[in-house]
Amino acid sequence: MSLPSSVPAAPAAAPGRFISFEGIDGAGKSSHIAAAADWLRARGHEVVLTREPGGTPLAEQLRSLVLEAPMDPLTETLLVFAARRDHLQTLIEPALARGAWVLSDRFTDATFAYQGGGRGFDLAVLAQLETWVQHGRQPDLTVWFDLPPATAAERRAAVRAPDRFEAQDLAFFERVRAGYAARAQAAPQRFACIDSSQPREAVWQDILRVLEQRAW
Ligand SMILES: Nc1ncnc2c1ncn2[C@@H]1O[C@H](COP(=O)(O)OP(=O)(O)O)[C@@H](O)[C@H]1O
Ligand SMILES: Cc1cn([C@H]2C[C@H](O)[C@@H](COP(=O)(O)OP(=O)(O)O)O2)c(=O)[nH]c1=O
Repeated sequence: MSLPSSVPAAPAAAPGRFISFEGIDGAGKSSHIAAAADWLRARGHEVVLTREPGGTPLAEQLRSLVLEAPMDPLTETLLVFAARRDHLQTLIEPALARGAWVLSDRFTDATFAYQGGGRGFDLAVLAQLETWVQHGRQPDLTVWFDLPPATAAERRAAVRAPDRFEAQDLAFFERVRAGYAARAQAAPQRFACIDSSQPREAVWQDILRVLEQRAW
């Protein structure tokens, strides 16, 4: 049955946007992501703030295992992708479909950086899992907080006890940082690199500039 011509068609939902926040542990993501969410909400967007591994009840259980239980790199990789699959299906894709903006504290670049760079896991296998799990879904924008691992380690040591990743040495985090750099080089339009060694306020101003310039 067609609608009477006097009934206007419902406006198409504005497209949702997907922004990921990346960087080595202690880079400053958590210090800024909630403020970025508030800034976008003040502009009228529905914002879903989430994280990886995690973001759904099942993925949060997998997160606890990944962060605390000893395991080999393949098991670790499969668990982060299993968590990601549930996260995408039950939270990210439905939110984007209704026009929400999804801000995720980490996404697949972290797998390439930590499991690929840090652990030395086969990048071709990671790329295959990425295709299977994501069906082409990538963040529209990735804000990469970059800083020297020694600075990040000092910041972390001042505030928290290390988990299984944070207990790694500086060489591990150098490889993770190089992993992020390789991903940024492969997708320069998606990545915005923030110099996270600056004072907090300067970092925030850089984030605002990126959001204003690139957040549509
Ligand atoms: N620009 C900055 N300068 C100095 N310290 C910072 C800066 N940004 C964050 N910190 C501090 O560094 C620590 C780690 O920051 P956090 O946001 O938890 O990092 P991440 O979420 O990336 O692991 C926190 O104690 C935080 O207060
Ligand atoms: C998403 C993801 C995270 N990780 C690691 C990186 C981090 O050390 C850890 C959790 O990230 P994060 O939430 O940044 O830790 P914290 O709450 O301590 O700030 O998981 C991977 O190794 N692979 C992945 O794919």
